[in-house]
Amino acid sequence: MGTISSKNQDSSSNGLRHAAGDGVLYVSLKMENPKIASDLIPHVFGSLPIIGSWDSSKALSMQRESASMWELSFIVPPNHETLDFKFLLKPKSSGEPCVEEEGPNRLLTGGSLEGDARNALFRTGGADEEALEYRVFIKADIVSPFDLAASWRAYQENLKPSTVRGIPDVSINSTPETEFEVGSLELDLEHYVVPAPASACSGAVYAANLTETPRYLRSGIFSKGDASSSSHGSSKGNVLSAEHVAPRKDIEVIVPDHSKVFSASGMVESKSVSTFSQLQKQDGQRGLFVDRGVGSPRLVKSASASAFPNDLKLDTEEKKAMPAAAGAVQAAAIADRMHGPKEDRKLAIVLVGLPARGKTFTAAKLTRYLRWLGHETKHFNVGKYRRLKHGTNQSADFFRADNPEGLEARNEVAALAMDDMLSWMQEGGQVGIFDATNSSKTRRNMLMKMAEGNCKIIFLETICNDVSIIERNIRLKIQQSPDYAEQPDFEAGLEDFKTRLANYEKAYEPVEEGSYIKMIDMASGQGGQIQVNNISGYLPGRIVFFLVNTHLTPRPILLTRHGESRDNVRGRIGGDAALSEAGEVYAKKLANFVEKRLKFEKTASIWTSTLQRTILTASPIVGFPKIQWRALEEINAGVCDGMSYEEIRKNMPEEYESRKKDKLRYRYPRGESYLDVIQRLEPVIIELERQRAPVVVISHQAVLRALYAYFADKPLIEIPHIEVPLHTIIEIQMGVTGVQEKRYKLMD
Ligand SMILES: O=P(O)(O)OC[C@H]1O[C@@](CO)(OP(=O)(O)O)[C@@H](O)[C@@H]1O
Repeated sequence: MGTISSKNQDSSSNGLRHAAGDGVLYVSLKMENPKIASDLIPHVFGSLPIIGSWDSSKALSMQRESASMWELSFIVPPNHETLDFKFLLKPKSSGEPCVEEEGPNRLLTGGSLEGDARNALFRTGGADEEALEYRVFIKADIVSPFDLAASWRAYQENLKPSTVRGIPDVSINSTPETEFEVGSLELDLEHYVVPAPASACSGAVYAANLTETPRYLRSGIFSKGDASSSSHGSSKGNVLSAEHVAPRKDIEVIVPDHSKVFSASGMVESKSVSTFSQLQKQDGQRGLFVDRGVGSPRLVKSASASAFPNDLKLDTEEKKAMPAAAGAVQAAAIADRMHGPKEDRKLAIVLVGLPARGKTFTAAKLTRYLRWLGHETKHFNVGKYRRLKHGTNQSADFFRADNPEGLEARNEVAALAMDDMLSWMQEGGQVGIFDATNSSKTRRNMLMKMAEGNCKIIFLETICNDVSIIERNIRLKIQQSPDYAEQPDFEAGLEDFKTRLANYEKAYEPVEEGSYIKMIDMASGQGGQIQVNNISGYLPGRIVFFLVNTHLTPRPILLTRHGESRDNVRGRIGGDAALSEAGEVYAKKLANFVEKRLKFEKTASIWTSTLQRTILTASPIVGFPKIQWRALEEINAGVCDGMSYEEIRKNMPEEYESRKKDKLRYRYPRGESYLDVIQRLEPVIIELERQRAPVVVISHQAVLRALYAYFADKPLIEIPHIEVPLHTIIEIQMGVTGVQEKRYKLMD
């Protein structure tokens, strides 16, 4: 806080009489406006030389005490002469424009304001423009000179560097000594935007499009390298969409005879559909589709392949790519494996809910979280299967419960997706997120029968009673869903979707069976409730904990490394170095950036590690609470701490080579691996998901790679190689449409 103390001036000269022996007055002036965020900073000017002797260019700046409160405190003797002053608004780093408050001077006598503490009104535009209004508070306490001296000493001691790191443990709103001229930024932050990498967060893409592609559509499905759904779950590389797949010459097409297949393979006919799906493997053969539906997918058996796709062994590269989770997650998985029934090791989270209840966004978030923890997880969206099989022009009638063709076609693609998921589980997949309305008991029974002996099912029902949220989701659906991509008339699309929704509502049967989690009005993150039934085990418990803490309310998360450190300059890793000169300039620019970027935010918080390079980087930021996380500490290099990579290569070649070969799993002797860092960051991720206000995370290279990978849904194997340059802010926009990113490079 800014403090003025009346210097030992001759009282006759400045009108302040020193009351011999009396206490002194600790006066605090405050101005507040929770809404206004302008570049104009509140100042005080008035009769005393220390507040400019009515020269506005020498006015004293108030300090931001919080996002909406400005404060100036000073000490005067209780019987001081009346202090004439007024409030003033002017920019931090220039004299113009300078706006004086309306009304007469304010008079402060003996620590109290004469008359009422009227609000401060400023007319920054024309006479007809609405005035800016700040509430004014005045507080004056008599403190004895001894108390004051003692409190001043205590204040100084409190902020003396902590014995461990030489940095204040608590640094809330500490005012930086130096001016910001080196940190001044362009007014328009867009000036600093740099292109995000091609593989950046893809929030702008319709979430369902990023889910699994039906197996029958993958070209070259039997070719050796075909484990094309790369281990982190999204199918990449040689997967083609339906219209591109040319029938392969060397592939024999089998559409088995219904009667024979039924009796031979012990298949179960689901009541309401004519499609059969895979069950136990019979002598090396997998259960096949018998399909009398519309345009059934042709299951193919390659003349050259030794086995069916579901027998494909993930090749060593793929298996290697997805490491087993580490730490607590690994321990629990091993425990479950040792004791749990076989099908419990595979988990299907089956979404249930009416359209426009956030199922797909919830499924995508959960998929990201589980993958990031090292669980082989995939998101299957039945809507995508339907579109690829039947096109995107189904009208609302297709979704009527009393439309047999539509019902059959919808159950057929649901069974197809479920079958793909179970096949994938047989190849090593662990958690399948099955995303569809699954709105009838019949449909859910079909899925449970298919899962029997293969995996455990937990239903995840999303219920929303907030009409405004539903309306928002419906509009997003019409804007983004391929179902309405060819519909030029938004209102017509809206009408059709609402009819589709009504068709589902007529036949909707809430979940009452099996293991289930109900999320009721959780989207906003405020209120709402979760109901669980028959949930047990480590992983289901983690899933419930994650769902309790997440919401879909948009807010930015700003990720940045600390300013360049002296060890960065010297090429030394780890350590606890202070900032280089360039790093100090970045710290000031960052403070300026945060002030501009978050000026319309009522609250936000600044998270750092406990290493001084992050705390010093955060130091110039004022107005937001700062929190030090040990979990945000840089990867522990153990015995290599403080060394350069060259020194490690020379003195510990075997360590250097091991790390180069497998940087994800490699653990420094008496140090950490990237998997260890991921494990200790899980509470940080949960808290970031829980936050509704913006967060600025100032941390380190390895840590930010891991955090960024979570939001960008990057495969674990890529994490140690993600570019996280210095002096760059990665803004993650978390919201209903998923995760989008924007990058600002404040300096080279
Ligand atoms: O995993 P690698 O690529 O070594 O990156 C981690 C290293 O990055 C560094 C910088 O070299 O982090 P930091 O951001 O804290 O400066 C080292 O302290 C840390 O050991």
